[in-house]
Amino acid sequence: MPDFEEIDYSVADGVATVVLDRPSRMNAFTGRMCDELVAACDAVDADDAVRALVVTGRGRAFCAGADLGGGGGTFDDRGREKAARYGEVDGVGRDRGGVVALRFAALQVPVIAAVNGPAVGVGATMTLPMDVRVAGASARFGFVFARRGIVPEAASSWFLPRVVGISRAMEWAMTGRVFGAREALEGGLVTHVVPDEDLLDTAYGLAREVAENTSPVSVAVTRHMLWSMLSAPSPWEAHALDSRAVVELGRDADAAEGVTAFLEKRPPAFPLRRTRDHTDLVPEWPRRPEGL
Ligand SMILES: CCCCCCCCCCCCC[C@H](O)CC(=O)SCCNC(=O)CCNC(=O)[C@H](O)C(C)(C)COP(=O)(O)OP(=O)(O)OC[C@H]1O[C@@H](n2cnc3c(N)ncnc32)[C@H](O)[C@@H]1OP(=O)(O)O
Repeated sequence: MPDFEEIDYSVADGVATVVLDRPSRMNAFTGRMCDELVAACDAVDADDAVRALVVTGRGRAFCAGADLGGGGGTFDDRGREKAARYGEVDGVGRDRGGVVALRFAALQVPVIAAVNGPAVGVGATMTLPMDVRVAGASARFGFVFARRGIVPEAASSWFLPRVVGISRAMEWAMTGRVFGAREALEGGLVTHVVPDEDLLDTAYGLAREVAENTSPVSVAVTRHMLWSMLSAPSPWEAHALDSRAVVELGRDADAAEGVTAFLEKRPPAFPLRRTRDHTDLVPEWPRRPEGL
């Protein structure tokens, strides 16, 4: 396991945990944090025993977004450009927030965000590709980009309208205001708001519910199908697309185990990880570009 400095990574009972770990800076996002989050996702995908991932923040914040102070100073343009830029992929200079967000989108296991305080800027956008977002009562969110003279990053202009709808997305992005957990729940950004002290138990409860009861193949393909079907032009087209996965997985070993376990009134014993690469089942969900 790499030596992480700005995050903490652990695994217990089949659930991995990433803690954003710069509490003195409200876990503000840096180039190093970007690289460490990508490495942690690589570790999750390489570990057959991991069936779900929980992401949370240390201290009173989830993540205050890009570290604007650079250790208390101010950014000059060169510093800002250099720190925000990941490098070129497919001939396009990429922002570091998007590299992290898309790495979460490509993860082979479900990801649950346990938002324990302010999640602002990339702190908010990195949660959008995650599969479930749970908020503590003190959670706050802010797509503050317009207030910093920039625009939504981390592919959030694709994710946010798909998560909450164009109206709410437009209001939150255009005002750039920081809003509370209740508004996030009303807008569909989070599915649960719980007392702060119950946040991690709720997140781990969801993680274990998936990890202990579902087929890893089914869960991974489900994510790709749900995202891909948002752009299907009609239910008839969607049916043509999803039938491929339904038929293919219906004759897979996991389906046999899932049905047999039910009939035998016992928990299913799915293999620890996918028995084969499933990405061909949903070609509408393209493979992750090399380098991202
Ligand atoms: C604009 C591009 C910059 C690129 C920098 C490169 C960094 C690495 C690569 C990043 C690549 C991706 C770029 C990213 O996608 C872009 C963004 O995320 S832009 C958004 C940046 N974040 C913000 O604008 C949030 C600013 N903070 C707030 O809105 C509030 O602080 C809060 C988070 C809602 C919390 O509010 P409060 O609880 O009231 O706390 P305070 O406001 O009093 O703050 C306490 C203390 O912390 C300092 N602080 C807060 N946020 C940051 C931050 N993001 N960076 C640095 N320091 C921060 C704040 O100044 C206070 O310090 P003190 O005055 O006590 O010394």
